[in-house]
Amino acid sequence: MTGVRQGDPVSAAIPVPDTGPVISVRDLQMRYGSVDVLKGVDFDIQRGEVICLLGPNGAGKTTTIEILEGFRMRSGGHVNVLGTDPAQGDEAWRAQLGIVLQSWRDHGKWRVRELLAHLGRYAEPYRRPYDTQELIDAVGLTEHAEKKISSLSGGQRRRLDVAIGVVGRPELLFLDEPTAGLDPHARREFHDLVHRLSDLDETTILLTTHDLDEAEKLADRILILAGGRIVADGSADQLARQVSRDAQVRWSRGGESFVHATEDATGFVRQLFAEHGEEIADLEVRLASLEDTYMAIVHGDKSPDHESAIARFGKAQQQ
Ligand SMILES: Nc1ncnc2c1ncn2[C@@H]1O[C@H](COP(=O)(O)OP(=O)(O)OP(=O)(O)O)[C@@H](O)[C@H]1O
Repeated sequence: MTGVRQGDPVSAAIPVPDTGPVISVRDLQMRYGSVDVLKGVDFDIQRGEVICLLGPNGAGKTTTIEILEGFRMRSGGHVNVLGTDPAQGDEAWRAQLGIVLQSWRDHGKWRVRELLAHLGRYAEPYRRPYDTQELIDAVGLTEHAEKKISSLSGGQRRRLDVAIGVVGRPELLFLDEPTAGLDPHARREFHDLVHRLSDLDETTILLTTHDLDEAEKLADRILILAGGRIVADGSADQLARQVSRDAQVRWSRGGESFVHATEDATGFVRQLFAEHGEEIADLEVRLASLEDTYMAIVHGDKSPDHESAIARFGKAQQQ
C-alpha cells in the first residue's frame, strides 16, 4: 500500500513506504539562546499509532512538534518524517501532513463551508480530501456551516481547527492541545473522530494534551517529555506498572470497607471469595491511574534535571 488510496485521481502524491517508522527522532536537540530545551530526544512512531506527548508547561512539546512539521529548525540531531528530513520537506511532503496548531487566528472573513471546500480543493492534487459536508458533520459544525469564522465561539473555532487539519485526509496528523476549550460533548466527539481516523483511515496521530484522561482514552502509547528528554515511553498500563507493580483491591464486608495492595490481584480476589464468598461486596481492582503515574514520573523526583527519573523509570518499551 502507498499513501495514495486506490482510485484516487492523484499524480503528485509521494508514495509512503509500508515499513519502518513514520517518524524517527534521534538525539534531537533544541537550544533557544543559551537555554537547552531539548537535550537529546529519541523516539519512533509506527504507522497507525496514536501517540500522546505529555509533559509540564515549557517542556518542549510544541517545539518538538514544530520541528517535526518542518516549521522550526532544530539545533542538532536526526529527524525523519514520512521518509524525509522535515527541514527539506517540499510541498508534496507537506501535503501528507495534517496540522492543528495551538491557535489559528486567520481566515476570519471566510465562512466555515467555504473555507473547508477551498482547502479541500487545495489538497486535491495530492490527496483525496474529505467531502465538505461529511467533515462539517464529523466535527459538529453542521449548524454553523454558513457562519463567518470570526463569529464562531472559541470551542466552535477549535472544531474548525481540527477540520482544517484533517480535510486533506493526512497520512500523519499533528494536534497541539486539540481539545483545549472544548466542552465535554465536543471533547467526546473529537475522541470519536480520532478513533475513526485511526481505525478507518490508519492515520498516524501525534497529539499533545494536558488532559490525562484524554491521553488514557486515546493513546496507544504515551511519551513523557521532561527535563529535555523522553523520560517515559509506553502504554498507560506499562507506565503504571513501572511506577507500582501493585494493584489496589477494595471491597466491603459486613458494612466495613477494606483495601489491600497486591501484585497478584487475581490470586488475592480468588482467595477472598474462597474465604468469604457472598459476603464480599463493592469489589474494585485498580492499577495506578495515568495521573498517579505522571505525577510520580514528572514530579516525584526532586532533582531538577530529571536524570534520576530517567534512571528509575527508563522506557517501558525497552523492558
Ligand atoms: N521562539 C522561542 N524563542 C525562545 N524561547 C522559546 C521559543 N519558543 C519556545 N521557547 C521556550 O522553550 C521552552 C519550551 O516551549 P514549548 O512551547 O515547546 O513548550 P511546551 O511543552 O509546548 O509548553 P506548554 O505545555 O506550556 O504548551 C519554553 O521555556 C519556552 O519559553
